[in-house]
Amino acid sequence: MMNLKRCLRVYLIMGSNNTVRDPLSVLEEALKGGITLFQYREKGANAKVGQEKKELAMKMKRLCHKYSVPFIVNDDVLLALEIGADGVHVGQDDEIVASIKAQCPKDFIIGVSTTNSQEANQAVKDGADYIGVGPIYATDTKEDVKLPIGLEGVAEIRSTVGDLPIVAIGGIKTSHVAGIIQAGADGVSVISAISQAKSPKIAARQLASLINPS
Ligand SMILES: Cc1ncsc1CCOP(=O)(O)O
Ligand SMILES: C=C1C=NC(C(F)(F)F)=NC1=N
Ligand SMILES: [Mg+2]
Repeated sequence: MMNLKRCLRVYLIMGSNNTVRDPLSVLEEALKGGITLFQYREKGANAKVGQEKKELAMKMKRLCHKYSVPFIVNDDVLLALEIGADGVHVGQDDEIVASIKAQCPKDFIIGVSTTNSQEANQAVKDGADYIGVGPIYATDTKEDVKLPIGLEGVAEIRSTVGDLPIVAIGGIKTSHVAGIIQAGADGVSVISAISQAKSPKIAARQLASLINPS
């Protein structure tokens, strides 16, 4: 089993509607820049569905594996299983961890979105491999986003979940990284900071340079 805390350092999340460019070229640039984990999150306006979504997912997975980066699918457990993804990320109102575990290989990575200590505690009990914590700052990338929890929210959840791998998410830019790691996260997850950067490669490299491989 790879070291999940190291993988969570620079975690890009992207779907086809998070960039006006070809998502595969953005992803390849980000991989060259040093992202350590990738999540395919096809959601919101103009999101792909069915065969088109599956084909893009397979191409993204192949690209991630070319750079030895694990490939995670958001929400869609069936798609993740179908294409042999390395894991899945689910929210509070998606499929529960127990039922995912029953369907997936034993080293399958299962991530859960959390916003507070109660949800984080439940994720630990359910056997999540990591939790996303946020939104840390305001963001307009996700429609139904909750109120920002700030660095205090990260610190509080870290004190609740002990050693569980934690990645912070929500409105994160390069200048935020040091404070977020200091507050107790193992890494940062971003959508727009990389997918909408002039150079996704440079954006990824900058984020990676700020988080030392523990
Ligand atoms: C998926 C998600 N979950 C909480 S905030 C968010 C969006 C993060 O996007 P960005 O990094 O552009 O703020
Ligand atoms: C809503 C989300 C919250 N957190 C994460 C991650 F960063 F992967 F933990 N991914 C999501 N899709
Ligand atoms: Mg979800």
